[in-house]
Amino acid sequence: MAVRTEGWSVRLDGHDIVSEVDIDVRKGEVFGIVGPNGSGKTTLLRSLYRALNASAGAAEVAGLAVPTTPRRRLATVLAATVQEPVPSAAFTVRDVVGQGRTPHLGLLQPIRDADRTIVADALRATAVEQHADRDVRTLSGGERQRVAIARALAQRPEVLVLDEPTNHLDLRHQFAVLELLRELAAGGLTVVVTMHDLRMAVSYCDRLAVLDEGRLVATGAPSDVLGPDLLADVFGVRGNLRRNGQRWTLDLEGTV
Ligand SMILES: Nc1ncnc2c1ncn2[C@@H]1O[C@H](COP(=O)(O)OP(=O)(O)OP(=O)(O)O)[C@@H](O)[C@H]1O
Repeated sequence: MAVRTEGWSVRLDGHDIVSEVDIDVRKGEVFGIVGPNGSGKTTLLRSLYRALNASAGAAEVAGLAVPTTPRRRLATVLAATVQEPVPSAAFTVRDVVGQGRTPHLGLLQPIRDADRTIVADALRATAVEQHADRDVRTLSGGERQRVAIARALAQRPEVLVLDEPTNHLDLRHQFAVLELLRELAAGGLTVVVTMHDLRMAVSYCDRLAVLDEGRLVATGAPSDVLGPDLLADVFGVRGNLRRNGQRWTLDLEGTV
């Protein structure tokens, strides 16, 4: 398993935000975390790379025990993109992507030729190499999202974690980011991603975990998980899955 949690719980300011979550993420899959606003998706993700500490349970990422592994060491196997991915200061795209090498360098060790090659590969894989010398603040939202993914790829992680990577993107760029995630997974990277659009989740995720009020209420293939009852009970919407050849499509009709 690339990621495993058992009884994983996060308590913030006296409130149980994530409660006893058990998930298993397989190597090379796109694993979606879905749930209504405030259900604990971001908190769960952040706890996997120790931006937040868990209050109970066990978790492993690429064989490393999350609670006892230093953050810098965790960053050599897991890379995350966050909702505000890009700094507000003047950095070139190449500099920002180069920051992904930090966990692999010694303290004050300058970037090496091998690191430059990895950065160039990451810029190419995310189709931002033509922007490499631009000030990152001048990029569009879709371009910034790709830069954030490039920075994470430059970490050469085994697991890539993304919090709502399609936020603020137009439809074409949403598809482009999700297609990129599928390509990366096909290359062996494990992808854990939160998303709100359940139709996209059905199309692009191998498996899903559904959170509601911090608890895991279902996990499995999207077509097994997103039945009409769960859609109504957890998300408050009416919807049906429809088989479309080999693929599934989710039709949503409105609120319950
Ligand atoms: N530091 C904190 N102290 C107390 N409660 C918090 C803290 N941080 C987050 N919460 C609460 O935890 C709950 C889960 O938040 P989280 O951001 O993990 O949810 P989410 O599922 O990612 O939501 P969204 O879909 O809106 O992004 C929310 O009710 C939030 O208000």
